[in-house]
Amino acid sequence: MKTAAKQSRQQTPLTRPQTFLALALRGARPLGWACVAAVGSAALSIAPFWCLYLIALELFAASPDLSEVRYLAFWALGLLAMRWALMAISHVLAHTGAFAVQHRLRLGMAQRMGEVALSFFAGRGSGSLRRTMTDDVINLEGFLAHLLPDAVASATVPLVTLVLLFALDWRLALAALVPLPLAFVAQTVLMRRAARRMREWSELQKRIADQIGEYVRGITVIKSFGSDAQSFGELSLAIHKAVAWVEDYARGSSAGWVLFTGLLSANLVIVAPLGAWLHAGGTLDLPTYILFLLLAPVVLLPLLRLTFALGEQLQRVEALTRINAVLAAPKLAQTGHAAPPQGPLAIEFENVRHSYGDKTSLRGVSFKADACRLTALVGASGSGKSTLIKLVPRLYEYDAGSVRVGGLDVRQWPLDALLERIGIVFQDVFLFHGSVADNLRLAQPDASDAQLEAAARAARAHEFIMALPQGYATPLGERGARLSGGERQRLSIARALLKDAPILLLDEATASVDAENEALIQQALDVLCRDRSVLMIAHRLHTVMHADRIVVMEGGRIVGQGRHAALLRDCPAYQRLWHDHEAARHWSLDVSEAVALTEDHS
Ligand SMILES: Nc1ncnc2c1ncn2[C@@H]1O[C@H](COP(=O)(O)OP(=O)(O)OP(=O)(O)O)[C@@H](O)[C@H]1O
Repeated sequence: MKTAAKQSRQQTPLTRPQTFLALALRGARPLGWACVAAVGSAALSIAPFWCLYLIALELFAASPDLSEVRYLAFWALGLLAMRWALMAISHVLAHTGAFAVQHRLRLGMAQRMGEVALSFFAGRGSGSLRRTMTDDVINLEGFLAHLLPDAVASATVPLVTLVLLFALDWRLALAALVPLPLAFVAQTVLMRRAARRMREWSELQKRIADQIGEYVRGITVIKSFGSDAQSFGELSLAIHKAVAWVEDYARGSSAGWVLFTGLLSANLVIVAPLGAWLHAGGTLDLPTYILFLLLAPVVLLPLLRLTFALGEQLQRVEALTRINAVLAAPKLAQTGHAAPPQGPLAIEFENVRHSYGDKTSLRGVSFKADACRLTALVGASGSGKSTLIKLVPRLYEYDAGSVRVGGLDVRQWPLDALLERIGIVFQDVFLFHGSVADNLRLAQPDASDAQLEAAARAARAHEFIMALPQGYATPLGERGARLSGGERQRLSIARALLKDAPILLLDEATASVDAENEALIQQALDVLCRDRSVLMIAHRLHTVMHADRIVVMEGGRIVGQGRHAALLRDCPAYQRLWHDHEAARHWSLDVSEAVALTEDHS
């Protein structure tokens, strides 16, 4: 029972914004032990000095006992070996704890991304999210696995050493601390300055990463337009700015750093003469004086490492801020508890309004897509068709009005139940890394091979799948790169057929495929649309001439609805669309005319 609770705690992803402390506590056990081991190892770093002190005491005694000296020397070696062992243990534990925390952070972010509305992604590039989930999380590894144990040890060692020194001679111990207040002031000034400038640094790093990403992603387009020099120029400019920043930062902070590091090791200037004077006065023995000479310069030096650690930490604040922004992204409200309606499902829009930030994309949209009928959405590019269709599965949330499926507002539907009843075929077909069969089974994980084949046959996809090297077992490259646009479309139709949902949202994608593929896709869609409530974005009007209802959109509004013939008679916007469509269909390039035009222009 206890083990199960422990396991579930370990596997629970982090789904709330975190502080560095909270993260450290998350991996409390291994990280805690890593810190203990690091402190032990750091404390043992002074042990050889202590042994040397005891050896000196022995050697300066009236009758030195050499066996005691040997014994102490062995102890010194043993403690040194123990120090290394503790260092290794700390290293392993810190990494174990850090990776566990990182793993759960990534799980948490992935979980949250599945719970937010699509509008969350609209405002940020996939590159920036990928960077947050990879680079920013990796950045935290430095904090958890290295910085944390190191910082704890660096703060502990001066304390332990000082206790030791005060126990031996409080006057010299106090002298060793004299530069500390000044060093502290210098450090505070340095850290403040660094904190301010780290934001600039982080912004520069982001710009470089963006430029590199864009350069690599768009290299084909960049090259085909011969603009590689210009694009590379922008990347190179960003890098030069970062170099200039480093130079400027180094110049501006060098004096402060020299002062700070100098002060931390300057106590010998006070300890050495004072110790000599006390020794000459007979109030300080020689071995204690030697121990102070050995330890005084190093007692404050761990503070330097602590400062480095804090400086590095500043760079991670930005990473944690970005991670927290994902973890804090508002979840799509799962308000629905109503019982899902049974029977055929109509889709109704009533006075719907939607905006992307300040920009209104839909206003006062009202119409009904009847159950088991084909409703087509037509309109010029940017008129709001895609936005409208995405409101049904709640990929976007609307600002006002109501979207109802089967008479129930989509926000009242339990989300899982709603999504179960909707099949989606969009233009941009995403195929996951995996085999053809894996990609089809996304729709129905327990589908048999025979079911896969039946769906693929109906979607006119079986033949091209069988022509692939391993048929249904053929792996598909990143984003299904090995398939043509038309083949990907048919695969996504087969996926929707397998899902067999009563509602179908379709973004007709025949615009960019050849005639043969278009015919095949059309046949596949005819099978898919049968007996379903279909809401379809139509780019080619002739494919929806026979739709039960055509809804005409313009500038985010509905400007007409009805059947083809009636719209062609009464709706000016539809008449324009039809006219343009017909002109485009019968358009052909008259070469002689084009040449004449070019000559005219030149
Ligand atoms: N993620 C987004 N962020 C901001 N504005 C957007 C976003 N997506 C679309 N828009 C804007 O909303 C309006 C409607 O776009 P939408 O994609 O819904 O039109 P559409 O009719 O589907 O166009 P197309 O036929 O070209 O796909 C457009 O003005 C578009 O610029």
